[in-house]
Amino acid sequence: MFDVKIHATGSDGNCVSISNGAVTILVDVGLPKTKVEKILLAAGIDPTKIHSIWITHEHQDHCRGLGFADKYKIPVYASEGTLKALERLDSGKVIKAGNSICFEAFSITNHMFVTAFNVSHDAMEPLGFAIQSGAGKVSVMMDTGYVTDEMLHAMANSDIYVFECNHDEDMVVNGDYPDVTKSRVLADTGHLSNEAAASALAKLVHGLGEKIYLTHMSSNNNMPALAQGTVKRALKAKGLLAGKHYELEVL
Ligand SMILES: Nc1ccn([C@@H]2O[C@H](COP(=O)(O)O)[C@@H](O)[C@H]2O)c(=O)n1
Repeated sequence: MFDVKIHATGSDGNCVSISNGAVTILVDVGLPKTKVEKILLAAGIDPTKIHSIWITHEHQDHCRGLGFADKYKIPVYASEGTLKALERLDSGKVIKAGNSICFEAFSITNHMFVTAFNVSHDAMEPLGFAIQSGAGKVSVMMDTGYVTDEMLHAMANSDIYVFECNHDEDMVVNGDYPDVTKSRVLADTGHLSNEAAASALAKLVHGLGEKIYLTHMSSNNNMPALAQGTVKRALKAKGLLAGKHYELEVL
């Protein structure tokens, strides 16, 4: 089984580690580099052992700590658009949506495949990632305005979902954000609502003990109980109960 740790999530910074026991990767380093270092060490992760860092897109809350990659000479993978926006096309490694990169393939237990898929966010070329190995499958989808069939296909049959569940639409509409920010959050290239996350998860989760992490939650336009209730209701409509058919954690 994969070991997934959500070290930080939300618009202040995102960082997820994924390990199959032999290989550890990070998805996003959206905290200052010293903080990335500190939280990883506190979690028992040796920075010198990190195989690679996968960046979903160029917004600061996802890549602020890229100096951490430079310090430890860790390869950085992202889309061409993201690497261009980060001015790292020369040093980064390009992954295209639909493509898989396989590494440590010398033994069946150590291999890991990372497959990228397009998401819909107001960045140059944002990606989500599906990570597979003998340890199972983990999907990471953050910062997307909606979920397409292609995204569902890429994430299908995961054991672990790291899923954006950003806001309650009514809270955004009736909240304090300036109109331009409200429109941005609610746009197709914005962030995922509780309802949209719940509806996508209802299509993905089969009740086989999947683990769901609800992430990138707004502290202004959401409440953990609201997000959790929305997802639980959608899955209950399929006959699936938290704690029995799947595990749910709100971060
Ligand atoms: N005053 C603000 C607050 C937030 N944003 C952006 O909106 C998105 C959602 O943020 P949450 O903290 O509510 O999850 C995110 O992209 C923020 O950067 C903003 O532009 N201005």
